[in-house]
Amino acid sequence: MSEILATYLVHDHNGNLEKKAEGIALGLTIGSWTELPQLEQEQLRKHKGRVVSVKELSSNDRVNSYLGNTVTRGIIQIAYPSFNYSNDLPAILTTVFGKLSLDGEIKLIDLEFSNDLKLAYPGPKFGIEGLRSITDVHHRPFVMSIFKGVIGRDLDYLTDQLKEQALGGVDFIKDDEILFENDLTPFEKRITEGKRILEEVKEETGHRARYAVNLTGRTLELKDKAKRAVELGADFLLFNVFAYGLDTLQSLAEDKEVSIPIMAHPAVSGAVTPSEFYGISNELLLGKLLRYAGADFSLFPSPYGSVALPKEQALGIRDALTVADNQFKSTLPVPSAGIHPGLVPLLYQDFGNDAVINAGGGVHGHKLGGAAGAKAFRQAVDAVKAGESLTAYAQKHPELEVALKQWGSVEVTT
Ligand SMILES: CSCCC(=O)C(=O)COP(=O)(O)O
Ligand SMILES: [Mg+2]
Repeated sequence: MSEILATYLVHDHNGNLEKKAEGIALGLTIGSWTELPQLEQEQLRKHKGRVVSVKELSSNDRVNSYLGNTVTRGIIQIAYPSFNYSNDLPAILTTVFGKLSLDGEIKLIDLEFSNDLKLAYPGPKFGIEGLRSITDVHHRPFVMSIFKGVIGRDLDYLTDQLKEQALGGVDFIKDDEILFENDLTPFEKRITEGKRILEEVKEETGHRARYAVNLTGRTLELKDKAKRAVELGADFLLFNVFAYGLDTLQSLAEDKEVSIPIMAHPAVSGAVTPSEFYGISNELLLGKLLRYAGADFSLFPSPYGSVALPKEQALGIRDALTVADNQFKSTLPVPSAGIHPGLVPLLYQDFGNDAVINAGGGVHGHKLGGAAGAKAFRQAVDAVKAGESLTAYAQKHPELEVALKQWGSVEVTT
């Protein structure tokens, strides 16, 4: 049967998880089913949510909620038949966690789609393999840098910064998510001038970095703007998906004319994910659902930098983006925020080759400038790939040496 299986973490104040689960299964589907006459009950039966499992977490897991009361903690799984909703993320999220998200201490942990339902979702157009073939970068993690301090600056400033980053050898350069349409660095000019600079750097060095331009503006204008970006030769799009909604990403990803990779930024997702008691898990939102909706890249806080996620959540996002799937390509994990070259061995240990080492301040804050900052990252990646310690490698690589002096490095323990 076509259905979505929803998994919830519940903190229940009445101590009866079975009753709670039945209440949800009924309340989110046919509502007052038990009160209806027999005939209607039969007709509605196929629409009713099905309690699949209820597991009380052990007594050691009995915790105090933020309200200070003792609660019963448990995992509840409910299957929702596809008769009840159209097969799109707005309908599914509203079914499984619409009103429920407002109703007590309950967190949506996971959604499992039956195979026929998955077919409606595009997944990444390019995925990790596609990005490797675009870039011809194969047996190492990618390196990305982020424009910084460009708000209030003109196009010359932006293109100078772009050039520095590309000269340093990063694979990707992305707009900061807070750069919107503006007179000094308009979207279309960023694309055309950016392309010109990156081609110049390619002439000079042989290396062609790819630039992700921030696709912003009103929702109904996004598709035309994305298509215009493609016409102008944009490499990739950056998209603040959670300011718009997953379905907006999906409609961009499934449009054949939006024929370039899409990088999903996690801005605003922190309003939904961090609580133990409420919201949606990071693994589901920044992992599985971004992948289904068609993100080629997913940015999320790494376990180590300035805005950090608990390690098991960051690794859970990685797994959701990359686990083998018979329908979807893999989305490239981009653990980010506060990253400097000294963290590369840790990131490599956790994320391996199929990830992006991504930094803004860690590139532009380098004492010798942005190009040196970018080089230091590439050197740190080369060091881990060669199995050398950063300190040893830095003796022959001055940019890395300066970066390690500036920000330090973290020992990897196995
Ligand atoms: C929270 S993941 C997004 C990372 C990001 O957009 C960013 O600007 C990080 O910049 P940083 O200077 O911390 O590398
Ligand atoms: Mg940013």
